[in-house]
Amino acid sequence: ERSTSSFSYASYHTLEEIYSWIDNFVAEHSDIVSKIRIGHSFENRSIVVLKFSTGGPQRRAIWIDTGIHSREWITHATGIWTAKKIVTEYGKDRTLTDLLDAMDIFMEIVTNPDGFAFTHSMNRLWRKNKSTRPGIFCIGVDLNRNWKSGFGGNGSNNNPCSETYRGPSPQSEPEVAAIVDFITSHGNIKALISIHSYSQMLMYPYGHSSEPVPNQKELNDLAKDAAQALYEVHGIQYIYGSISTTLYVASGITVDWAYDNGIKFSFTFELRDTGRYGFLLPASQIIPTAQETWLALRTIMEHTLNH
Ligand SMILES: CS(=N)(=N)C[C@@H](Cc1ccccc1)C(=O)O
Ligand SMILES: [Zn+2]
Repeated sequence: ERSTSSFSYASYHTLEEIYSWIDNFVAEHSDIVSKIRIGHSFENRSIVVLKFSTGGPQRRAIWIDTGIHSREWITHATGIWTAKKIVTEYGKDRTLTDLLDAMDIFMEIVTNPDGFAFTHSMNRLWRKNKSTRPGIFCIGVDLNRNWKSGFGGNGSNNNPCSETYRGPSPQSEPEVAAIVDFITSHGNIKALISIHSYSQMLMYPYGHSSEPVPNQKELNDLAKDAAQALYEVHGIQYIYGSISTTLYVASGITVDWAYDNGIKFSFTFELRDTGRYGFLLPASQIIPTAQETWLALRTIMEHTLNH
C-alpha cells in the first residue's frame, strides 16, 4: 500500500513489508528523511540506511543499527517505531529538535536482510548471514564477529558451523563491509548504537578485552543515566557496563571497531526480555519495548550532542 498509515507498529513484519514501509516512510517525510543504498547483501538484496537530516552536508552524526542478528525481531520492530518517533517528535521534543538541528541520524533497520528473510521462510532462529564459500559445508558468518577490531580473538569461532563463526577475514562479509565503507567515508560519526536482543543490558566497549577504554567512566555514567531513563517508563531493569566484564569476551564486534575508529560514544543494547520468551518476544511487547528504549537512545544522543 502507498501509505504508512495502515502499517501496524505493534506487529512483526516480513522483509518485503519493511522495505515497502521504508519507501512509504521516506516519501511521506521527504523534508527530513532520505534513503541511502550503502551496498548489497551476499544474496544481492539492497542494504539501505535511513538518513534523518535538517541541514547541511557532513554534519556530525549518530549511527543506529538493528537486526544484525536476524532472529532478534524485536530490534527491527524497535528501529521502525523509533524512526517514526523521530519524525513525530521533531519540532515538539526539545532535546530531539536541538539534536536534529545540529546533527544527522543514520539508521540501518535491516542490517542482515538475507538472514532476516530466512527467519521468515525457513528457520525462525537463524542468526548469521547466508554467505557460502567453496568447500565449506555450513552457511553463514556471525556479523557481530566479522569486524576488524580484535578479529579472531577469544569469543569468536573459526568453525564455519559455529553460531559465532567470525568468517575468513575481517569485513569479509558484504553486510559488514558496506557499513565500514559508509562510516569511514562519512568521517563524522560521533556515536554508534548497535541494537541486539535479548537480556536487558546496555553495554559499551571493549568486548575483546577486559581493559577499560580511556573514557570508561564517562560511558559508564552515561549508560547508568540511560538505563535509569529506560527504567522510568515501564519499570524494566537493565544492567550496564563494559561488554567483556558484564556479559562475556567477544571479538570482532561492531562497537569495538567503532570505538577504535574514533567513535567514542559506542553502545550496544540487548533489548527485552531476560529469557522467558527470548527471541520469540510477543508482538504485544513491541511498543512498550520501543517506548522505553527511546528514552535511553535520547539520553545517549543528547550527551553526544553536548560533548
Ligand atoms: C543474544 S546476542 N547474540 N544478541 C548476544 C550478543 C552480545 C554482544 C553484543 C554486542 C557486542 C558483543 C556481544 C552477541 O554475542 O553477539
Ligand atoms: Zn545479537
